[in-house]
Amino acid sequence: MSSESRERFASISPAEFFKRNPELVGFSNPARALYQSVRETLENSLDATDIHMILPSIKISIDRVEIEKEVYRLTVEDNGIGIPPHIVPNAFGKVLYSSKYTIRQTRGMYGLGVKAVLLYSQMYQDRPFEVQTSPKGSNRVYYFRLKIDISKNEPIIFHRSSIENPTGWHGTIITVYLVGDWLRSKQRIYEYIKRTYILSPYAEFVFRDPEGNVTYYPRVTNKLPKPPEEVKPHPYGVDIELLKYLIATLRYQYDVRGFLINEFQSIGDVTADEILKLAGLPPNKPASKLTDDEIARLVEVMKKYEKFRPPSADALSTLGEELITIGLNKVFSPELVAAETRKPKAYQGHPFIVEAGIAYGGSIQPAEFPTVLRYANKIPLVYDEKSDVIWKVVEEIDWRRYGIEENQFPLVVLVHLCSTKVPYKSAGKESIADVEEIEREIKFAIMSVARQLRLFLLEKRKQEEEKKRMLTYMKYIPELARSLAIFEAPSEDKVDPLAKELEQKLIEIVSRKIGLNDAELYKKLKVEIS
Ligand SMILES: Nc1ncnc2c1ncn2[C@@H]1O[C@H](COP(=O)(O)OP(=O)(O)OP(=O)(O)O)[C@@H](O)[C@H]1O
Repeated sequence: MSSESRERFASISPAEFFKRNPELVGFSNPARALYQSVRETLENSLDATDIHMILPSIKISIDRVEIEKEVYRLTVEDNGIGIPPHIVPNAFGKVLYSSKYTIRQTRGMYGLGVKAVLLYSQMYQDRPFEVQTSPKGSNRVYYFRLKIDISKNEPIIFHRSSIENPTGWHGTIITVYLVGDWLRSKQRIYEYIKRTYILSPYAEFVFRDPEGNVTYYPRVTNKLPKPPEEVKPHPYGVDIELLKYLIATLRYQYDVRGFLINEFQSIGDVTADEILKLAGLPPNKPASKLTDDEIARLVEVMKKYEKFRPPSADALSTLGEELITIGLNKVFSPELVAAETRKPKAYQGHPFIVEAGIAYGGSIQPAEFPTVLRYANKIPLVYDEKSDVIWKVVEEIDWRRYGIEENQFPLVVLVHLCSTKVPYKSAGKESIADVEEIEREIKFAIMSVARQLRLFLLEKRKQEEEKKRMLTYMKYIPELARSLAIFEAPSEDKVDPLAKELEQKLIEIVSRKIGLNDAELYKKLKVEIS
């Protein structure tokens, strides 16, 4: 008997797969797990608010509940749209169950995040997960305690109840217990919240850490970004399986021509006819009757057809130059902020937009390399920096060409990629893969804001030169004032008061010219003269 025939085959559930491979979704150790849990829950809270035009108010708290095992209780509360009670068990207890498998830009996309938190939670401690939620407009608040049945990939409900909702509150509160490592994750968690705040200055956050420190991040503006719209697939993004799936789930029985026109963007009457002709398909054949071979031909033609309009950018939700500027100003109080939102582009049938921001000076610490703030679909990416395409582009920029002369300089570079499909390198969503079209746009966006930096630095240098020149003149003011006073004074005892008066006047003229206030001026003058 060969060794192959002795192999034992089995199938495992998606829950089991991710339980066995937690590192694939960012749960490789207790520190990373605590960080990842904050992240997944916070991102769900933001998705439940801003894309539904609700100004987010989010509270996060982490308490240490067991000393020996380092068990933490993480609670995240939002004022979002809430979750209908019949959805709650699957939303939290079934891996790969999501409301975000549509074509529109959301932070979540895999239907995995919060379940990965739950799987990790129940691997190392026994308390179930708690959800309290009230959907918008509901007069009840629902409460659940649950775990995941890992082998069946189903929720196990320990408790379910509801109470009246007299205040009309809506939103979700999630409480999860997990083994973590606060000291090792502290810095990243704070950094993550700060970076989230930079890109959502329309949100307010309260964060209480396990040491009892409370940080409040106030809302800076009431302006929300334009929400994403759900769109139909673009023909360049299809494959055979997707086409089969779309046909199998059709709500109307279309012929193949109607199917193309109604279920895809960028296909009108003329284009549909051309495609069908190229694929050799009769336009009135019912879509559900297409053979595998015909579907394959259709896909082939759709991929090669060159006249489609590019994918619609309606599905995207950029932040915009104004909000990026507000966020960077609030957190760094810099001397210069510049931002740019590029025009929509596409890769493999997926629309994307790159935005970039730059902040210089102020409270930014000088360093040999700029601080790079990477974002994808409004999510800050904190780990795996060096393997990200954004890092690669920033690294290739020669900052001296943009007026930076020092070895250490105070610069923050922010890049935000918005897409209906972010090419993450892993389900942990920490770094973006090198896609040529995206890389090029990132480069153009950074170059554009960097040009504004160059203009600013040029102007700044010019002004500094001017000031230096004026300060040199000031050295001579006391002497000049005295000479003029001797010349002008009616008697000798009037020389000193007149000299003082003239000195004052001359200083005023020069200070107006170089735009210094008095205190600053006298200080500089004294330094220069002595
Ligand atoms: N705070 C919340 N408010 C409203 N709905 C929520 C909240 N948290 C989770 N959900 C719902 O539960 C679903 C599953 O969430 P989960 O984190 O598992 O996946 P996801 O966000 O869809 O995708 P990803 O794995 O990429 O994060 C979401 O799609 C959403 O519909």
